[in-house]
Amino acid sequence: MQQLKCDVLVIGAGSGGLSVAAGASQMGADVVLLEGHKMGGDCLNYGCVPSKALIASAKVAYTQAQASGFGVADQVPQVDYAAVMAHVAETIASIEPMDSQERFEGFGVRVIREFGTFISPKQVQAGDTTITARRVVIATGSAPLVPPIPGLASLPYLTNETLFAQRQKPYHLLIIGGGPIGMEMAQAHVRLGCKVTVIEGQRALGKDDPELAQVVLDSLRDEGVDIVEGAMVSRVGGTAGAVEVVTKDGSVFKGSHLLMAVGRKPATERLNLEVAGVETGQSGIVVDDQLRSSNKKIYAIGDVAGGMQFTHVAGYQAGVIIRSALFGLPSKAKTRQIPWATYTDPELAQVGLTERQARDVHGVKLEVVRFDYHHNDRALAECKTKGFIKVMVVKGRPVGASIVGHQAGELISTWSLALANDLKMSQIAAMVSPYPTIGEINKRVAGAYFSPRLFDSQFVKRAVRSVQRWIP
Ligand SMILES: Cc1cc2nc3c(=O)[nH]c(=O)nc-3n(C[C@H](O)[C@H](O)[C@H](O)COP(=O)(O)OP(=O)(O)OC[C@H]3O[C@@H](n4cnc5c(N)ncnc54)[C@H](O)[C@@H]3O)c2cc1C
Ligand SMILES: NC(=O)c1ccc[n+]([C@@H]2O[C@H](COP(=O)([O-])OP(=O)(O)OC[C@H]3O[C@@H](n4cnc5c(N)ncnc54)[C@H](O)[C@@H]3O)[C@@H](O)[C@H]2O)c1
Repeated sequence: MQQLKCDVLVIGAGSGGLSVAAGASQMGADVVLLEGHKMGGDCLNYGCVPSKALIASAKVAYTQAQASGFGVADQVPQVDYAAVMAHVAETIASIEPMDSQERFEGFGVRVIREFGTFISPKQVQAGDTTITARRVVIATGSAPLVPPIPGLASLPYLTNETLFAQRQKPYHLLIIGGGPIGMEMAQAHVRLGCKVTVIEGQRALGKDDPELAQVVLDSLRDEGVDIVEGAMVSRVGGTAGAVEVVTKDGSVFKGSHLLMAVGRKPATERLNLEVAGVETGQSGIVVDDQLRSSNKKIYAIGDVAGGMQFTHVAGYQAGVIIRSALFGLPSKAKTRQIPWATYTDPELAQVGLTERQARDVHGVKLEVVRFDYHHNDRALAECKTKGFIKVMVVKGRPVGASIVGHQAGELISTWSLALANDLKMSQIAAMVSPYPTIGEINKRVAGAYFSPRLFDSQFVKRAVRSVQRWIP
């Protein structure tokens, strides 16, 4: 039995844990990092990276099939699903060294490839090693939620943990859940030549502004994805290759494969949190605004802490706790500047308040300014005119931005910068974007805020006329 002592013990080597370990060790802390499964966690192995690589292949297939608008003959894409998944695996392999045990050992981190379990409020057991730490960071992520739907236990089904290991193209993929996983995978698969049906219990992309979600859903439906909303699944049946999903109203959907995409559950079961005095709630470990659990020496970040479940959130939270765990300085996590993006085509991105939330909070003080993609010259040249941006403005400052359209995920960063620094619309309008770029949309929407003030103002017109009378 080995005994170790350290300043910071990090449990979980995914997006959050790796960021803490890299930052803390390079700033001089003695760090031990535990990982029971794959270095890189969900994002690298079963989440962001494979899903975006799959989406990229699907985009190539779609471009071939839709080329004639550009004067190039359409082609029926010849999709080799196994080769597509090989591209997915190669993408993971090319990023893997950044998250590897060797790289982190190079930073001076002691990496132990075991699952950790608390044996006291300060001690964690990992294999035959006991670690005593000044501060512990729990970054154990989440796992696919698989609800106890009757019939599911005896039917083979896919989750994000098994989908990217598939080598045979599903003939007809049934997806339960119309959240970001469901919609991204639905569009990717329809573009790769599968039949796809999404069965959603409530509203698809229900966490997003419905006006934006509608643009995405219309696009997916146009491409052939069958999206059934308000269809809560009550039972599944059939056999491998011939699955059946039955909804509460008795409708039956038949397909060849089933993907479960109904949300996440926090990965806490191995941790023995009661021993550590760490409280949990429905969405995961309960944390305060400094990301400390009910045991103030134990932090929780990333998916396991509930809240917004994104890689960039886990990374941001790592920075917040490094400040407090290493320097003992108060450091609070904020959420108003945190964006998210769903990588369908068109993309959907949000930061800050949605229009409805902003109206609830600010009432008549709210102004909503918009700009449509079809007024953007680059979007016209690239036939990417679907979509719009709307920015929620209160007293000259943005309080939220919503974008649906080409590269929305890229464009939203400007608005995160604005919210993080409490910028004014005039500061966004002062920016100059190169022409012709999709990014001009951000400047033009800021312009749309000022145009009525400048162009419809009798005061401005009178001032210009009188100045013109006097200047030589
Ligand atoms: C299909 C899919 C697509 C996604 N796409 C995006 C995207 O495009 N953009 C985005 O921002 N987010 C995306 N996400 C979400 C993103 O993957 C997660 O928010 C992110 O991985 C969370 O990081 P984490 O550090 O909290 O957990 P993880 O990255 O899951 O890491 C947790 C690690 O802890 C380990 N672990 C668990 N228990 C223990 C234990 N007891 N001891 C030791 N180790 C343990 C696990 O093995 C795992 O490696 C996607 C998720 C999915 C499922
Ligand atoms: N682009 C991205 O950043 C990205 C992409 C994928 C996933 N993610 C992360 O992963 C998380 C999980 O994604 P998700 O799509 O699995 O979860 P989700 O919670 O966002 O969506 C799940 C959907 O399943 C539906 N549902 C639940 N039970 C059902 C049932 N019995 N029958 C029919 N529908 C049912 C829900 O109504 C919901 O709309 C996301 O919230 C996000 O944080 C991010």
